[in-house]
Amino acid sequence: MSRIVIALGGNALGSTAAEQRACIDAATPSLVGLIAQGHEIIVSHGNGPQVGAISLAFEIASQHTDRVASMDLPECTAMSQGYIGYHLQQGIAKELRRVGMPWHVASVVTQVEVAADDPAFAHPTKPIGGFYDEAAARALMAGRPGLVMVEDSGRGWRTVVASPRPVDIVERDSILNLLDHEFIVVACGGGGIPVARDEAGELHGVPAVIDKDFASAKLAEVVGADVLFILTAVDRVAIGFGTPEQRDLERLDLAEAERYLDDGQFGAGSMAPKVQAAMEFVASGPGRTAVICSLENAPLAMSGQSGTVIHR
Ligand SMILES: Nc1ncnc2c1ncn2[C@@H]1O[C@H](COP(=O)(O)OP(=O)(O)O)[C@@H](O)[C@H]1O
Ligand SMILES: NC(=O)OP(=O)(O)O
Repeated sequence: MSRIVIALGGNALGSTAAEQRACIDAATPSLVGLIAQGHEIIVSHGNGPQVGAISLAFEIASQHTDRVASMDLPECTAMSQGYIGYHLQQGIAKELRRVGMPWHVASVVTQVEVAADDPAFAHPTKPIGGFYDEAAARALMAGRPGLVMVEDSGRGWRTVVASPRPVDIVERDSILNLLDHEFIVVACGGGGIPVARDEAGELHGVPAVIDKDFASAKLAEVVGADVLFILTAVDRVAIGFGTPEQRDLERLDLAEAERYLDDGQFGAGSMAPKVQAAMEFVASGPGRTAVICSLENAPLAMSGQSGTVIHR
């Protein structure tokens, strides 16, 4: 039996509540399939599209009525953890009941500590929200000083925000306690609510969105996981991605991964952080592996028939 942290991509969860339910219903047989194979799972998830939509909704509403104020990013991530966790709890419990297994599932509203002086605060890199064409993105940037938008892996232009590295998971004891009591835990949603400590040791939300792959690597380290699964929209990590020379990789050791990263083979803000997070987890202790694969092929990847395995 392995302890597995599974990170679900925010882009793989769709844009509307109905789409999200459908995506989760499609994913739960794979997740529960891993439990049926005897593994213990902890689920984390992204929130890129969702946190962008929540933030935009408050911003637009605040421009039309003084009954609604704009909402800061940590609060938007907290809201995204709530509604994505709610759908995951329902979806996973429904599938567990269907296959006749115990169905204790709980989401933990998770704060993730970052360094207040992380240099990432000065260089926004994390894409959030919807995709725009270049002309629309440039018009939006011209109308809103401070807004930064960049092209995201050939899929369109998106807003980017600061994305500091996770340092610690504030609710680590609650998560470990629930695991000890055989709960399936959903934690570190959207990379966690980003918080930093002041001189007095008090935590405060900071304007950022933490990359959920780095947060999931930290979560995997904290819970002593054997495997970190990063589930996204593609079956395997590729080199020459999107070109006629594309080659999908079955295995990748740390040295090769480093070389390909330096070579710019992995999309910045999309595949590159996944590979880096996988490398950090693998390097954090002996016997640890990471797998990057598609949601639907997760059980196949567990038996080595799909996905890219990152190893020492
Ligand atoms: N070298 C690469 N190999 C595979 N996919 C890549 C590569 N570079 C960029 N990508 C893109 O990265 C995407 C995964 O990143 P993203 O959509 O941000 O993840 P998430 O599923 O966490 O939301 C893939 O679906 C693919 O479009
Ligand atoms: N927070 C985060 O990394 O979300 P995505 O996986 O949706 O980009």
